[in-house]
Amino acid sequence: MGNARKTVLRLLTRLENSGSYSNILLDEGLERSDLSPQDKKFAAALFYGVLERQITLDNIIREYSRNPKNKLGTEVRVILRMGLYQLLYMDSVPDNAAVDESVKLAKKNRNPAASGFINAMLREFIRNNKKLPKGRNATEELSIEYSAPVWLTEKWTREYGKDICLEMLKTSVGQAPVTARVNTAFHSLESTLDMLAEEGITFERLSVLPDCIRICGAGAVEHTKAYKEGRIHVQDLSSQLCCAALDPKENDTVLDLCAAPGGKTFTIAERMNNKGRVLAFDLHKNRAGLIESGAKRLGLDCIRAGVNNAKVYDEKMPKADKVLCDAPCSGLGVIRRKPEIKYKEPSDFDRLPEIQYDILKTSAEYVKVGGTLVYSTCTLSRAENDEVADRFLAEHPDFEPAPLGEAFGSDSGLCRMSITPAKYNSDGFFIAKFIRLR
Ligand SMILES: C[S@@+](CC[C@H](N)C(=O)[O-])C[C@H]1O[C@@H](n2cnc3c(N)ncnc32)[C@H](O)[C@@H]1O
Repeated sequence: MGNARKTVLRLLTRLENSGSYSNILLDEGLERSDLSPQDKKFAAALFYGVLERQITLDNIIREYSRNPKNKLGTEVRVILRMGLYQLLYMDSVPDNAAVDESVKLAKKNRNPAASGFINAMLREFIRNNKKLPKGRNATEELSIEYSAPVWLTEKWTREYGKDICLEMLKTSVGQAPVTARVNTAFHSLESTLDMLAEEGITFERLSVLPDCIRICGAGAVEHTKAYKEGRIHVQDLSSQLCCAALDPKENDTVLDLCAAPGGKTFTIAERMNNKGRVLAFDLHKNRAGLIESGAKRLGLDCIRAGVNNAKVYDEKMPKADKVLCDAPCSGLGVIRRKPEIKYKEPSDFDRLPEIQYDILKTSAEYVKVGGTLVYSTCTLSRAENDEVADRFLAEHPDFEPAPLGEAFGSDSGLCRMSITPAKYNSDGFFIAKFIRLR
């Protein structure tokens, strides 16, 4: 695994210095490497693990190095993070191997002075029974334990209360499930499930939604015949629930105004049995192209994809029975899939509620009388969710809240919902449903 660690060190150092997207960097890095499949798996686990646990790991480094963070060079800091991650979270790596391999990495990178320092720190951490540093208060303790920034821990405690915040922090780390929707527009659910089973894919059916399956183990569904034949697309349960709330029917006209890469567009069209029209737009041309290619693979020709700025009303757009406004957001509901979101500054999100409100306000103009409008985000933030929905209702007396519907079970009567990852082991999400009265 020595070369796998070397690759991870190179990629994490590059990520630290460049701020590129972690998934793109890792995919490209692994593709170019000559690592074995097993080494690639190890490298991916270490890469994402270090990224996810960076706050915890940096707190340990700060405590043990007695050295302000910025005095350590990037490479030494990354080697320490990798060593500590293996010691704390990788049961398959013996402690001695974690230390020795970290020391070797420093030596290989012509940093012999640092190798002694790394060896001493990691061994001291082991001698202290790998105890995490104590925070100065309850918020810091949570921040260190769950590798969440202090601002996020404070925000979630303030906005959702202590217990739900704890639950959200616990589910903000660890592996996110792979969930898919079966395309029932052309084939029966059973025939696709049989096809997947024959190809050795193990999955679990979810009782919440009949066409939703959770893929077990590490099987890549993208390589299956069922996928290539357009019988499934990968989509988290929360997004599927969002489409269930919109409840599109055959022959509806549906507008999906922030639609790329198109996951919800596809589910909407499938729920309509590919009958009617789904007009799906995104601000960016290349992203609108993703909707087009996905619709083609799935055989959904009731979808028309294009470029449009959802903030600006377009009088040429038809009025619709159902309008989905799946707005751009801070993504705090999906940090277990995209840990780099945690390392942004909270001020990076300040402008979002205004943008979201503008898009929602314009989306509302396309809704027919009696039609449905759904506002959704994949974040857990009152300012981007409830406050946008509240402001919309206050300024739009022609709309009223509408129940989310039967897919939500005992919550079916609610008109909005913050889905925390613990509820269904799905992404954190917000859905609010409105109906146009006049
Ligand atoms: C949350 S993502 C949408 C995910 C998508 N609905 C799906 O299920 O695959 C938000 C999208 O909004 C797009 N976007 C941002 N600002 C926009 C605007 N002013 N008009 C239209 N699309 C916009 C982004 O490019 C991004 O693709």
